Amino acid sequence: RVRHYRWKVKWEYKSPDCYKKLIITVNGRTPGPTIVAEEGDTILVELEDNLLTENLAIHWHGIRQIGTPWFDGAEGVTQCPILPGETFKYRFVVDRAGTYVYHAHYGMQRVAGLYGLIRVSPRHPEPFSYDHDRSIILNDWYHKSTSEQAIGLSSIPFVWVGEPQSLLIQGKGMFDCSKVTELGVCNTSNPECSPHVQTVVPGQTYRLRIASLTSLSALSFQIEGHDMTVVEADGNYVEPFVVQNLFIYSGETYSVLVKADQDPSRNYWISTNVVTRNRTTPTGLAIFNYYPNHPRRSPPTSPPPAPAWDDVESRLKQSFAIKAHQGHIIKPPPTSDRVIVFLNTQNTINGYRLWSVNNVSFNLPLTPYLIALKKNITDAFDQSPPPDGYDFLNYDIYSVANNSNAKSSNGIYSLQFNTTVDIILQNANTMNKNNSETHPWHLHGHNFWVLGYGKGKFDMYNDPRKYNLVNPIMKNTVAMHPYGWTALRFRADNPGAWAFHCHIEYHFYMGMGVVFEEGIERVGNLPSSIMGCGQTNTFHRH
Ligand SMILES: O=C1O[C@H]([C@@H](O)CO)C(O)=C1O
Repeated sequence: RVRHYRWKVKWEYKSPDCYKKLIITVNGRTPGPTIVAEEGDTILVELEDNLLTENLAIHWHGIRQIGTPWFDGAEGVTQCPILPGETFKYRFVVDRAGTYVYHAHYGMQRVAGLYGLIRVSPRHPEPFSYDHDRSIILNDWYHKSTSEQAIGLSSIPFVWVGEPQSLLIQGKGMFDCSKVTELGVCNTSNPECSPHVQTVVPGQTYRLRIASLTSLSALSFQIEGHDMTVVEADGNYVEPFVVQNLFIYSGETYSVLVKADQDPSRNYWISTNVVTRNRTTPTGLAIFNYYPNHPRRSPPTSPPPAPAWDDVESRLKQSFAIKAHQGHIIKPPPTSDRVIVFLNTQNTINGYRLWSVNNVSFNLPLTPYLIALKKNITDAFDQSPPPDGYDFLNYDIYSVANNSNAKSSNGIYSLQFNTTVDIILQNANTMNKNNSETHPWHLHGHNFWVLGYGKGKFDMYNDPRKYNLVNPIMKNTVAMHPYGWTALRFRADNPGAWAFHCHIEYHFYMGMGVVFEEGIERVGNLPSSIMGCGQTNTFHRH
């Protein structure tokens, strides 16, 4: 069955947290429309770029694009950008049930509000039951314009974006307008920023799909007084476990089961807070409304306290708790053909503040990789691949390194088709003393097994012996914790060119990513609609 959507993307003045600014909407909304489909359906999105002066591309995050690598939506990797005024048709199959998202993948446009949910229902029974299916997207929100942020990040001296002004739950937040002096810009009684309400019927069980598309922040998520049973992560069934507080990183999705089993005479807070960074952003709030209480009635209590921002242990504990559901284990191959270690560092290169992987800061070429590879345009990008590791004997991950040999490059990793690849994400100190950040890494075109997490420097000899090869969860986005490592395994079995990057929008923009290519000779004929930029213009619309 084909699900056909027609979307108009444009800039509009909106006040998601009561503060009026220009944001990007899909058919007038942010979050955009939810794509609702069944496993095996074809999604057709006719996307009109109405941004007037800006290019566009949309990534279907978590959808593997098997057989359609050109519709992954990663501008510069799999397609040329869509030009203002143009209509582009994305057409792909949603082959697996689960909770996914979509968002802009051109420049830093995601920050401006272009994102939404994809809900794919299964053809087979699921390993849990519930009465209602609901979803919530979490986001952090800035008042500065996206272009001002982008220009600041790529300026000398570097201008950091700072912490977000508010947190949005399903596109709604509440900024304290007394901090704004300009008239008519901030208005707390604007219905556009009335808090999100999740109405529940006492006694019923809700499947709540929670997605985070934050630009920067890692979040905690709570429903006051209610336990949440985690049952799905990034479209994969989880061996159920209970949390009061769910940690969620940008690019991740979870389903939790919540039973409306508390005192039904009142409402409760839904709350979200920044973790992993010393927060200045106020708690994001929504209302968990027990029918028939008035949906706008404030809960009689204060929102539950937030976890300490620097409590790494609790977050690690959740990471370790996520295992594949016992009835749905896909066993990883017991060994791998190649191990690539990615040392993540912040660097200064030619005066610019950037992020690097193995001392290489990534930048996008003018000619998208997929087209360059398929058409054999060999001067489209740096043909020397970045390194498979770093100097792990001598590198001190706990100190500020000068990384004087860091460089910028658009070289990529070639993976042999149908091989098994291990990726070790190795964290380190940033350019600030005693500081290591949390980075959620997202892989396009694949799910990977999460084999393990550890503290300190990854030990090539001993740590692999501790890998979970029995019931590792498969995901498409995973956190690398401060001063720690995360080990992943995946099969390079999806012909195409695929981005793998930090899902913090600012960090990818600052070079924190890589690209893998595999099985290019198996990629079918590229549609001419993805061409037109760089050296591809000769192939456009032939
Ligand atoms: O990329 C980043 O830059 C800032 C800071 O390191 C600048 O000094 C920060 O917190 C980031 O995550």
